Amino acid sequence: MEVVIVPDATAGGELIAEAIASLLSRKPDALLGVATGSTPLPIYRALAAKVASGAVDASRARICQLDEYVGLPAGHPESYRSVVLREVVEPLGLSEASFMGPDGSAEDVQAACEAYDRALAEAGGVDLQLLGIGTDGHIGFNEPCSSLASRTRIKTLTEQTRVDNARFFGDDIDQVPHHVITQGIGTILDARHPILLATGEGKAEAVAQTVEGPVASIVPASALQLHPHATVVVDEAAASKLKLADYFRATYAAKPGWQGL
Ligand SMILES: N[C@@H]1[C@@H](O)[C@H](O)[C@@H](COP(=O)(O)O)O[C@@H]1O
Repeated sequence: MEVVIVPDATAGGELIAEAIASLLSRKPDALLGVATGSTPLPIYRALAAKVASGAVDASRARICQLDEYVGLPAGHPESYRSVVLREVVEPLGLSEASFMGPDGSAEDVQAACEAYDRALAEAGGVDLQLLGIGTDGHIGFNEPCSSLASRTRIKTLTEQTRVDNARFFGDDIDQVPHHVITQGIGTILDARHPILLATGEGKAEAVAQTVEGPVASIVPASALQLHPHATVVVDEAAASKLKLADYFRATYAAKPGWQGL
């Protein structure tokens, strides 16, 4: 696992947008897995700016969702489908046809989950999967004690995650669904390059456990230690509980430029 410490969220967004740009120059129709939440927004802004300036051609990029709420009415502004269309697909100038996600309003949720895992595989697999992290260490919506081998499936949110996400629902926790569909941890680990971005003091403990703690389902993000090419990008505040911070800084400073992320 590579850990890169950046000064702030903007720098993290720029660094990861640069990695996406590099991928798209090698593979114009790359499948990009995108995450929701506040953390990845600087990535999407930086990438959209590169597209607008003509520095990046994203016209053949394909976008896929990490997770989704179950039971929100179609078109609800906080469904992750709506969020990804608004924050990623439209700013990049892509159409809905280049976008796929699990169907959170399906009557048969289990079938929708299986269909999504199949669709990801049939699309050739995810090339680069962006991830945020929950304060409880979740990735996607894989809450603590999710199986490290899990595939896309329905999960129940913890109270903590519903409290954290209530800000998107007018601070009314009763509006936050209890159930979600999420790519499983095994599904996420199938991506060729998972990149997790974490910013702010509130993520410092989860980051320390993810990077320096044991691989354990109680901290779902720690499963990234099992991936041969996982990158964790953190700002100074999110890095504040890392024991090996100086080592990570020195390693990145000495990294050959040709390696990229
Ligand atoms: N399902 C999403 C995760 O993918 C995201 O990483 C997390 C953190 O969000 P934020 O970046 O806003 O802290 O929120 C939600 O639970």
